[in-house]
Amino acid sequence: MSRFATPNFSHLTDEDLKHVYEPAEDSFLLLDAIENDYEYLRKQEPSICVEVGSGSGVCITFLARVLGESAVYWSTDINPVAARVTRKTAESNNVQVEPVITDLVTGLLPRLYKSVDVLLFNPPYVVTPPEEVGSNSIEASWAGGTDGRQVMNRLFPKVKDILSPKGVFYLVIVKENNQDDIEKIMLNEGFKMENILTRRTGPELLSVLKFTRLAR
Ligand SMILES: C[S@@+](CC[C@H](N)C(=O)[O-])C[C@H]1O[C@@H](n2cnc3c(N)ncnc32)[C@H](O)[C@@H]1O
Repeated sequence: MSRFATPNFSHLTDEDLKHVYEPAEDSFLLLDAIENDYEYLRKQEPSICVEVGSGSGVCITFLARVLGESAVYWSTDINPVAARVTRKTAESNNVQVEPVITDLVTGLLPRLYKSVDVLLFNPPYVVTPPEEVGSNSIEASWAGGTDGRQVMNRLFPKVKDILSPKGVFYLVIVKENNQDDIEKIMLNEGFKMENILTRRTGPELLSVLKFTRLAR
């Protein structure tokens, strides 16, 4: 049985869900990974937490409920409707999240330079033709382009600039994204990687990867 309840998102209207990603198996896998890592996260005593690509806001709201008010919570999304809906989800669940409409973490830098203790990203990971990447509407929820990695690849070099020395980064991937390639890229960026949760849902083999700095 789950220790923490999934945030309520019944306030999302059909109109909202035409524009914003509806929480799905990948979102719930990330919630489960956060819950499994609860003791670790509490010990880190995080003070700044960020979700990139918050969509409905269900993941950052869950994190805020789990970790409580000793931290502040920010979210980003390229889709302006997601920012509005994330605020609504946070408010409906009595937590405070500050949504920013921006590409990845651009709008948070330099303000949050090397100060984010927990970073979440459930990215658009589906392998699609490259030209499908780059929208700021609902297609941005899934279109990952080549290897499904075009969007997440752009975040990887920024992780060292945004994460604090004790910071941790959780990333959802699908098998086609190639975990071994991602491990090599992030090793070059100074991070070690651990696969902390894998689950098959229909045709997708989903995993949550956890990154922390090599030298701490
Ligand atoms: C798979 S959905 C995940 C939504 C939510 N985090 C969840 O788990 O249900 C991916 C999200 O990333 C956002 N996104 C895509 N490209 C982005 C970018 N370049 N910068 C910020 N957000 C982006 C999409 O708009 C979408 O909300």
